[in-house]
Amino acid sequence: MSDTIYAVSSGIGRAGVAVIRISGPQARTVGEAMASALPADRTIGYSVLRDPGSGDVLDRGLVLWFAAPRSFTGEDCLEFQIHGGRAVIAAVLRTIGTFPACRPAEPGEFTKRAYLNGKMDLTSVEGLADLIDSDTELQRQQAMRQYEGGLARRVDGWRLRLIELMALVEASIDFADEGEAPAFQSQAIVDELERLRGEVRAALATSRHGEIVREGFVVLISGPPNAGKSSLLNAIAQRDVAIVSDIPGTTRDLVEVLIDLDGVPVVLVDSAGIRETDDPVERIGIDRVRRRAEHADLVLWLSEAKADDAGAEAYRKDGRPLVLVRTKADRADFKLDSSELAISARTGEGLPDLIGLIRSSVSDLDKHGEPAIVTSDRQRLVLLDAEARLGRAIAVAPLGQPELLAEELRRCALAFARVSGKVGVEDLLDSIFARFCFGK
Ligand SMILES: Nc1nc2c(ncn2[C@@H]2O[C@H](COP(=O)(O)OP(=O)(O)OP(=O)(O)O)[C@@H](O)[C@H]2O)c(=O)[nH]1
Repeated sequence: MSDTIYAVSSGIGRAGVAVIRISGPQARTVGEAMASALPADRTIGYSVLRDPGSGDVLDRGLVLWFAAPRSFTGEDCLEFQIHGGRAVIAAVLRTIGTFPACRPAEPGEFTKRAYLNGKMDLTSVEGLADLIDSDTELQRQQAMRQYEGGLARRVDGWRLRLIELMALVEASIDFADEGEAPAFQSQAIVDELERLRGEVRAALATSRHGEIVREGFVVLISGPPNAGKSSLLNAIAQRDVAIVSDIPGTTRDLVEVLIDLDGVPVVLVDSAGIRETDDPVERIGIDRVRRRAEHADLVLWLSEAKADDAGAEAYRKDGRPLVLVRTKADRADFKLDSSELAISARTGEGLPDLIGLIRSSVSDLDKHGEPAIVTSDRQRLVLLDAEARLGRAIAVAPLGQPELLAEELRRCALAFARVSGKVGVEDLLDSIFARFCFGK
């Protein structure tokens, strides 16, 4: 970390104000050379910014100075808030780049330095990445809780309780040398370990909900060709709900739209019509639908008539939540069984009912009432490991072998430490920080 890094932190493109961040050992030199004076630590100054080589005035703006270690990265940090014109930004960046050992930051590099300098633990890094990526209100709330240490605090509490148990057990090893009876009661240790395991399991139970808030509740729109699938997608996207974005990277045959239903992101997937076919291209599309269906939280099977519902059976066999929807309810010859849900993409009939049904499917998944505290796959896997290790410690505790038990407890504590990234996460760091944009 001997390089000084710099980047535009306020996003790409023309804007009123641009924020340029500089972090590392050269930050002070850059500030003193380019601004007329460096403001006092943790204060703001207003200054002309110059190219120290030519003396040219580049812009006028605010200079913020944070001396190490009281900064976001824990290093000396300088911020210029300048006019957000492209040429202004380019000139200031070019000038910073002429200082020795100064180079543009990689995506996520400021945050990585904050983590490596002990300013943030890994769960708040993940929360911060989610916060920057958040599109809906629930995503923002969940990310903010994680950023502020929602899981980290809980895991630290568990780790401290384990360390108390370890102290008891280790003390008994020392006393045993002196010929005294063990100082701990294995039943009390088992009880406490069981309580811990129960709390870990309760936290893990929230992970599915956490994932849905992060990734979206996936609704696959399926059915025979011409059933009106694309028309439904368009109708929902225009009505009653806010469209967040078109998800990029989708293929012609799977069109995905992210909508915001009361703060919950819902991914609507419009798919190729399902039918038996010899056409190899159409087959590829249908295979894609089937694969996407494996991740669907709800399948809407659209058809004009009961006779076209055979294809829905495959989803039912798979145990996917499935709803049959009759389409084109506006047609003169339309007939409906009383139990069926009917819609018309053309007139909007039945759409509020359908949206209500999606809403209640989403809230069915949120049965705990507790907001998710496990929000990434990494956190889930590490906690599953901790839970398994607690199970081993519970099995070992009654054997009356304090050395063995102490070793199991130590492993449990290590598993908890991995959640916050205190140990053993080096292999994961690149993938975690690569998620960030430039300048963060
Ligand atoms: N009358 C009526 N016609 C509709 C309605 N919805 C769709 N259609 C018509 O049905 C035809 C097929 O609609 P699409 O939405 O393209 O159907 P699809 O299921 O996406 O079709 P594929 O992509 O071929 O699988 C079009 O001609 C639509 O105009 C409706 O609510 N009422």
